[in-house]
Amino acid sequence: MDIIMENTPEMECVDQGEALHSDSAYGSSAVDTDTEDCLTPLEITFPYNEDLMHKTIMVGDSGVGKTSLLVQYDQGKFIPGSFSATVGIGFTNKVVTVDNVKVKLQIWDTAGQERFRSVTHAYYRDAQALLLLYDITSKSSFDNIRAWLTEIHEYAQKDVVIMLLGNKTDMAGERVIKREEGEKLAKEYGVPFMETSAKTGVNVELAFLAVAKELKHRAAQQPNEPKFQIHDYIASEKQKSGCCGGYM
Ligand SMILES: Nc1nc2c(ncn2[C@@H]2O[C@H](COP(=O)(O)OP(=O)(O)OP(=O)(O)O)[C@@H](O)[C@H]2O)c(=O)[nH]1
Repeated sequence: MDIIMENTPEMECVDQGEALHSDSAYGSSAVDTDTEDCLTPLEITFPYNEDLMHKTIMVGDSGVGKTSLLVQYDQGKFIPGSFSATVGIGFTNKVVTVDNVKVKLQIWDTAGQERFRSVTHAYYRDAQALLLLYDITSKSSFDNIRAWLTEIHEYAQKDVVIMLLGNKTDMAGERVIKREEGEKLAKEYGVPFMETSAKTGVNVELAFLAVAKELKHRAAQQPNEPKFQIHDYIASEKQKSGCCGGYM
């Protein structure tokens, strides 16, 4: 396994035991030593595994535009016409390039109607990202965002990536939720926010790109590989550099 180790000037030559323990990504694999030593490379990131598939779910009230947003993102088109509510659940695979790395998203479109809610909950559990939508022309869809977030916190993983989207910005004349209200709510819950239009495509790619970036970033901090490999790598690097005799 390749590990990219970068020096940061302010972190040079600090006590290794302390430094490793201070990084929560290492947990119990942190190295203990009483030897004063000088392991310089302390900021460790992991190569992103392009085989990872990130389950991403679209949620929000019925009619906010989940299906339309996904169709716009996947096919670059908007199908106007009478609204037919999603009744099942289906997914679309997309590959997003982030800093020359391919991030795979498996995007699930869920039914917003209350009667399908228990089915949707089952999908939260292994989701890594959730796009939570409201419609800027519908006050009730905005008011329900708190209830959606409560459900998400109840059923989804703690570290799930959440993005709040206010959709249908092309319907400016019918807007009832100001952008600032969306921003304020997102800030309150500590989630990123964007306004989109599934009709014109405004910010649609950008929303998925932001999610992919965050997923890649998190994967680099929390590798799936067994931690002993990191431990062994650090030990071998220290031995090679002749640093820190007596270690291990
Ligand atoms: N003008 C405009 N209409 C939109 C936009 N997004 C969706 N719509 C329309 O809103 C209606 C509902 O859109 P859907 O994409 O089916 O909504 P949904 O959230 O998937 O609804 P459920 O499947 O019931 O959960 C449809 O008539 C869409 O054409 C948008 O950005 N602008």
